[in-house]
Parts: sequence; C-alpha cells; structure tokens
Amino acid sequence: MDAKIVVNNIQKQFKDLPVVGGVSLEVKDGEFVAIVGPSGCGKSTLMKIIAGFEPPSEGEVRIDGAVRHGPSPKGIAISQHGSVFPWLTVQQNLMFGLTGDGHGDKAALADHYAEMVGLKGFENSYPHELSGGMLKRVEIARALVVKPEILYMDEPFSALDALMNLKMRNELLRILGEERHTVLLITHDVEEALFMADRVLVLSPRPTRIQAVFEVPHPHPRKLSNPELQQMKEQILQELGVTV
Ligand SMILES: Nc1ncnc2c1ncn2[C@@H]1O[C@H](COP(=O)(O)OP(=O)(O)OP(=O)(O)O)[C@@H](O)[C@H]1O
Repeated sequence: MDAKIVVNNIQKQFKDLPVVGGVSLEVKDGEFVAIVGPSGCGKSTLMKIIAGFEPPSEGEVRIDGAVRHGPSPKGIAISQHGSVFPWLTVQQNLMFGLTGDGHGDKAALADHYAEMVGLKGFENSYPHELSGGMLKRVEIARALVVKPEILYMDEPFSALDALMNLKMRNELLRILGEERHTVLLITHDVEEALFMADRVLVLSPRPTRIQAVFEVPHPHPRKLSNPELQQMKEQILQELGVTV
C-alpha cells in the first residue's frame, strides 16, 4: 500500500540558522510514529512542516500522494499549548469543527466523543470549570470528533502531571484501537514513545536529521518492564547521548 505521508528531503533554515538538515520519511496508513530528539533540535519545526503550517526551505510533503502547500483537511494538530475556546462549553467546543452537513446530529456526536474521553456529565461545563487533564481530554475529543485521517501531536501530554499523563496514554491507545488514525507524535519521553508507537524515530541535534529508527512490533497493551522494550529504551537514550 502507498504511504499516507511521504516526507521528501525536508530542509529548513530560519535566516542563517539551519534547523532541519534533510529529513525523509514515509508513514503508512494507520501507523503510529513517535519522534524523539534532543531539546531544541527542531522537532516542532519538523512537525509544523509535515502538518503544513510552516513551509520547508527545501523538499516536499505528500499526503496520499499529493504535494501539500498548506495544512491538509485530512489532518488535525494537537499541541502542548492547548486550543480549547474558553467561552464555549465542552459540547460547543466539540461541535465547533463540525462544519458542513455531513455530520448528522452534531450535539449527539459531540456528546458521544465527550463520553469516549471520559467527560460524560461535563458537556455543559466551561473550560475554567475543568481540571488540566480534563481540558486535555476536551482537546483530544475535539480533534477526534472530526474523524481526521491524520493526528499530529506535539507533546500533547507534557503539561499534565505524571499520573494523568499515564492515563491519557492509555485513553488514546484505547480510542485508536476503536478508530483507526495515522499518528505522528513528538515527545521528549522515550517511555511514552515506546509505550504507544509502532516506530520510534530518533532525531539528531540541530540541524536535525533522522539518526536512528526503532521498530516496536510489540502488541498492545505493552508493559514497559518488558526486557526488549527496556533494552530499546537504553539504546534510544544512548542515541540521545544519555548514558544509562
Ligand atoms: N519561527 C522561527 N523563527 C526563527 N527561529 C525559529 C523559529 N521556530 C523555531 N526556531 C528555532 O529553531 C530551533 C528549533 O526549534 P524547535 O521548536 O523546532 O525545536 P524542538 O526540538 O521542538 O525544541 P524543544 O525540544 O525545546 O521543544 C530553535 O533554535 C528555535 O529557536
């Protein structure tokens, strides 16, 4: 099958600062690819380019074979900064992206996704009435409700505490088990990458390139105590220059 996303020799320079030094990558339909890399290496820049929010200096991105010059309607991004509208209720936030007539009963659909992420009973609450973890779930539900073919996630759980972070990983995997999406995840957390992804890419320092690739063929649910995953974690940390 053809790749869903093809990244062809992407390079990016901000004035005279080279940030992305030539990245090529193929992501299969339904694949979950995690990207880890040293701080400031250019992860977010690369993700913005792949998602179509930032033009590359060189190279091209294809979605389903077509070269993109901006965000694709097939994809949706979830960032670490959060983007729920504070003046709308949970249900209204979820209905916001449901434009056009193809969505049937929008309120019912919004409520279904609110329930899916564990927010049943909070449909009429406003963001300021929710905890940080609940807000993150609103954001994930808001992305999923439009049924994107591709999810671009840049450190989506990094603002959450450790316990909520673990819960959200499980929640997302459960949803992905029910609904197929192609996922690109940027994380600084090697365990998060190994827990969730089919493949982990390790980026080099800036100007960033793909330095190493790790396939993670283990079925879900995974146990991070699995010796093979532990070994892979050590290898990835070594690639990142962290001695263990
Ligand atoms: N719009 C911009 N204009 C100029 N420089 C930029 C711009 N965006 C990013 N940079 C620079 O590009 C480099 C990489 O930034 P980027 O945010 O992509 O890295 P990152 O790996 O995601 O960082 P972190 O690990 O801290 O999240 C940094 O040196 C940053 O200052």
